[in-house]
Amino acid sequence: MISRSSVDRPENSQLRTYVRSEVVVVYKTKEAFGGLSNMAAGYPLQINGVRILTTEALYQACRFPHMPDVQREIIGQHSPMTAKMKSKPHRKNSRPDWDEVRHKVMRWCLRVKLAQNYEEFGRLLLATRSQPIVEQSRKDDYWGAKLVDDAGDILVGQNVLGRLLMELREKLKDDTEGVLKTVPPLGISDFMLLGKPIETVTANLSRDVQKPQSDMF
Ligand SMILES: Nc1c(N[C@@H]2O[C@H](COP(=O)(O)O)[C@@H](O)[C@H]2O)[nH]c(=O)[nH]c1=O
Repeated sequence: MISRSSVDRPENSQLRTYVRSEVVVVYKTKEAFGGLSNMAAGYPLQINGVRILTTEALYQACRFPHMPDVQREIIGQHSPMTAKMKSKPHRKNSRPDWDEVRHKVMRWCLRVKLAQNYEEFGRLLLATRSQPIVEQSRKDDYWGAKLVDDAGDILVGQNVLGRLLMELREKLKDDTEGVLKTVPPLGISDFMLLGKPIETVTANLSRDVQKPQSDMF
């Protein structure tokens, strides 16, 4: 039987409660563990030779494998927030299975972030030791957890992003051979970027990078 990770099991979709002072909180990108956020700058990626500035832009682009122009616009943004905003008007046209695959896509995006920023992102992940990691969010208790009390002590949410980060951290602790420096494409249909199937991602960022279109003019 194939064993499923805790994030994949449907019974694990319930809300979780965390005491803020007892966990690693990911909230603002400038804070100590802000680099764990998908919005953090300084962790560049490269897929099929295309440069992508943040994990957020990559994740949002993965909604639209059938709309390369929308993907180009998303990954051409300098700000991760703007990349997310550019995806918003098209959300209803996300790939039809998006809700079923989005956590797998996010797991793959985090793997890519680690493979291509192995030292820096790896160091930050390991610095969380064995503590729970929780993305604090004002609105989103699926990827993160929301403050529920006036004192700001209690966070409640599914915290799927935090749980994927913890899952990756545990894999990294065992990665003595650097296996995590290579990331195979996700086994889902139409896993495409700019009209081409996404290839295996490796740690070595080539110098000969194809820039997003908006940088060319
Ligand atoms: N951190 C953070 C957000 N959360 C991020 O948004 C992404 C999911 O987007 P979606 O599923 O399309 O709504 C995911 O990377 C999650 O971590 N959203 C924000 O508007 N501001 C923020 O500072």
